[in-house]
Amino acid sequence: MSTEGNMFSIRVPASTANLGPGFDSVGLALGLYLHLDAERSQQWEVIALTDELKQFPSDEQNYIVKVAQKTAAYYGKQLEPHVLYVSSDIPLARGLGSSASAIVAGIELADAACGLGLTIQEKAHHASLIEGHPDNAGASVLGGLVVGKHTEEHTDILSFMLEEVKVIAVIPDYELLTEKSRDVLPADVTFGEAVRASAVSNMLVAALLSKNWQLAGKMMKEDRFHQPYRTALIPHFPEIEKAAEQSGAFGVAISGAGPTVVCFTESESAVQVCEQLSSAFPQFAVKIVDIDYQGSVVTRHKDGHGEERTVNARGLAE
Ligand SMILES: Nc1ncnc2c1ncn2[C@@H]1O[C@H](COP(=O)(O)OP(=O)(O)O)[C@@H](O)[C@H]1O
Ligand SMILES: N[C@@H](CCOP(=O)(O)O)C(=O)O
Repeated sequence: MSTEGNMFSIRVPASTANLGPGFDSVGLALGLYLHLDAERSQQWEVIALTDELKQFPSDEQNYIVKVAQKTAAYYGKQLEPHVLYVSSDIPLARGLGSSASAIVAGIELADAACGLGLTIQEKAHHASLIEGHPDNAGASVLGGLVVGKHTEEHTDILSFMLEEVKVIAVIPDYELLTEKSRDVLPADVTFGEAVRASAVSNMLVAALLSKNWQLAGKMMKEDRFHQPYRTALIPHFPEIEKAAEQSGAFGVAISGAGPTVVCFTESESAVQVCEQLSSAFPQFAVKIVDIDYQGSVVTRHKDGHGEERTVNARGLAE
């Protein structure tokens, strides 16, 4: 692609949501990325550079374009047509936040092309409104370990470093749509159950922020919000959980709505846990995935003469 004209590039990280009990609130940005290059044009065209993305519309019906147009319209702006070159190494519908990455890419596109000047909180709010919850959306915007609370009116979100920890993703080769995986959850829980479940979630966050890894792993296991219900759809979860714990992982959780399972280790045991899981589960892709601390990154190419880079990262020092 040429570097002439008013062009920009957008990079958005994947994410793993919930980390066990942090349902619809806790997320972690991961070093797998959706990349988008945009260039002004006479009409909309979306060129998928990754095979998995070729199934999506190549015109204005593309989800990224629709999100971008909706965001621009919210601010009373008209988004001019662009050619978008899109690639991604985030597998679709595996619980690694591909939909949130597409949403955040659309919001960044509107922001950059229309000069909206959105704040990080505004981006996180719009993304959470469209995704319905702030865990993946917040992680894709801010990077790092995010803790969020979202309503139609407002999104509160904070991002933290999660140092000394490695993430191993065990990724099945089949899709599980988030919508389907949310259908198995109860519509209501009792007051007592809500109190117990949120205490587990609170302890997870406290344990992660105080680097008490064993306690964090214990809380992942004690989730009462979603994993007990979703195990029916993700039957490999208990087996992977057991094998990962035996190999030295301190915590194991269903990634987002599944079917990926994420295992958390201290840095020095990551390779060993990854190798043992790879040989125990050859039917899955098993890999160590970095934690992303930059969030979405926009690089504006000024007529081929230099670049201006905007990084959203708001990692708070521990
Ligand atoms: N780059 C993309 N372009 C268009 N639509 C996308 C893109 N990435 C994801 N989606 C949409 O999001 C769906 C997957 O979202 P979801 O079920 O929430 O799973 P996850 O977000 O965990 O990957 C895809 O089936 C597709 O409809
Ligand atoms: N909190 C949501 C997270 C969904 O994440 P995804 O990566 O599967 O889209 C849920 O658990 O439903």
